[in-house]
Amino acid sequence: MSDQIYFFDTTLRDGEQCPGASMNLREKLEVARQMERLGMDVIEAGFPCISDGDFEAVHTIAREIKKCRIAGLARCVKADIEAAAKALEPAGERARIHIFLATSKLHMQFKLKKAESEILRMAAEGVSYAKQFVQDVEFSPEDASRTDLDFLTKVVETVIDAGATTVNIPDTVGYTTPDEFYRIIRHLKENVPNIGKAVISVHCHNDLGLAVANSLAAVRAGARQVEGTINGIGERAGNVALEEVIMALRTRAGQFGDVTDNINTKEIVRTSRIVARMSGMQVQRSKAIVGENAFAHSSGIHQHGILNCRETYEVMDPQAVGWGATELPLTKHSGRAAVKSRLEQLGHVLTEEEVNTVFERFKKVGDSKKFVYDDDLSAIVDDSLHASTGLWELDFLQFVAGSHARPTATVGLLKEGKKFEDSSTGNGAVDAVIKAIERITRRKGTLKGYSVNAASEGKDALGEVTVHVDFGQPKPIVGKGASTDVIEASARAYLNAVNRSIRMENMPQPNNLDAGTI
Ligand SMILES: CC(=O)SCCNC(=O)CCNC(=O)[C@H](O)C(C)(C)COP(=O)(O)OP(=O)(O)OC[C@H]1O[C@@H](n2cnc3c(N)ncnc32)[C@H](O)[C@@H]1OP(=O)(O)O
Ligand SMILES: CC(C)C(=O)C(=O)O
Ligand SMILES: [Mg+2]
Repeated sequence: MSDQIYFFDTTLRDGEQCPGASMNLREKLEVARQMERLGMDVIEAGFPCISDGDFEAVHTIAREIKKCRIAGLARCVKADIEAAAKALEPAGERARIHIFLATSKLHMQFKLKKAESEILRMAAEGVSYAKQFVQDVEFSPEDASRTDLDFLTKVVETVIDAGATTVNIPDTVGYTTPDEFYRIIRHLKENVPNIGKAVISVHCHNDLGLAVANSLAAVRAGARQVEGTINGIGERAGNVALEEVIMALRTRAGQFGDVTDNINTKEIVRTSRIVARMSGMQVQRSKAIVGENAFAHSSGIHQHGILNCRETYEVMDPQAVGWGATELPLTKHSGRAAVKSRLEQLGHVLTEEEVNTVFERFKKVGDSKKFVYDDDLSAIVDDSLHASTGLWELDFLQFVAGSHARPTATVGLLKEGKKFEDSSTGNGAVDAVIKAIERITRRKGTLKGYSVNAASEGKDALGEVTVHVDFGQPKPIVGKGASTDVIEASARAYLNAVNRSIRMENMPQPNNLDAGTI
């Protein structure tokens, strides 16, 4: 028989304790609605005694959310428990009061200033009092992982006797390690006589980056509820990121016995986005499962592997957690396989030789910017293939321009393996470049139109220049050129027009020896 793992989301309580993450009623309700769609078992909606706003949020969520249990936090203080009970009233049978009391020596001595006997009494009284309002009571011995194990064992037995139906073992300051936490949970399972009457839960913080590993170790040891937040937001370094625990249990099921859960994993990414938007806590790109790069591969060797078989570099299907298809962003690290595949997707049917030509330009563009977008690639195809079938190719370009300098350009062109070079001044840098090209190619045209567009996004975007040039043919010739530098894009566009004009007229090619053959 399979064992059910319950997920308890505390994004709206512990998550909200993250500095700057406070949410208003509308924001909390939107998160709660999404948690319901995600299939969360328990939503801790807040700590009702702390403010009118939190009371109202718990009360509203208890009324509006129908499929999840709704929890409210309370200290071992009558007023806290009464506030939680009142706020949770609309949830009826689905209401859970979550009581906590610190049990480590450090907390008992310096924070609560209470002896062990008083702590045992307060814990038992708190749980019994909560039981007068609801059946479902969870108890957390705060700082459990730093609590003397014999005392922790006694506390757990006491609160279960008092009626706690879930006993949550928090690693409040993210101090424990997987082996140690496994031993703590096993110890409780084996040494608390009435442990069978309660679900063991764990609540791990991430101060040492071990929250997921510790939660998984606890599941292996027999914990059946995992508490955490979406995106891992929470006090200090945050709570365990539930999406990571959920997907680890699903992906490595064999490691954890026959466990099941109620989560609709396809809602994970949407939930992450909503939590990020509502809390204002952005998700880092490389974060597991929900980061923008979690299923993106940019290096050629990985892209080649993925194109042959996705599993070569992915342990999960991105669609299983709500992303679209795997992404293969093109960067300078990409190889031919990925570039060729993207060219085909974009509808460019090219020969191997043409792909090689495009690939060479692609690498150059990749060196000058972070991403080579689809538009960049199409612009490269237009530009480099026209160049490869035309007569003239741009070799180099230098120009001087400025408010006190006469715009001057020196252009180097290639034709059939020979190098040509000439210079010109002009009304502006583009004009000087065009004039230098005309001097080399001996083709004079009249510029009828000139436009420049950002062919891709970002400040390192490829500029695409389009020119309309009248060479005295029946209609003006259109030329296009792309580069991260607009003057270079202009030179490429003008040359593209020159080559088209030459092809169109089928003119004899100019023998341009006095234009500066090198
Ligand atoms: C590990 C966790 O995440 S615990 C939850 C943390 N969350 C919060 O603190 C929520 C926001 N908190 C608040 O708004 C306030 O701290 C309140 C309303 C809870 C309490 O405010 P105040 O009464 O002004 O107390 P203050 O915050 O200064 O100190 C906490 C008091 O609670 C006591 N206390 C702490 N935990 C418990 C507990 N589990 N049971 C009983 N008393 C407790 C402390 O000993 C201290 O008591 P004292 O005032 O008699 O010294
Ligand atoms: C209230 C408890 C469960 C808590 O958040 C913690 O100990 O980290
Ligand atoms: Mg916590």
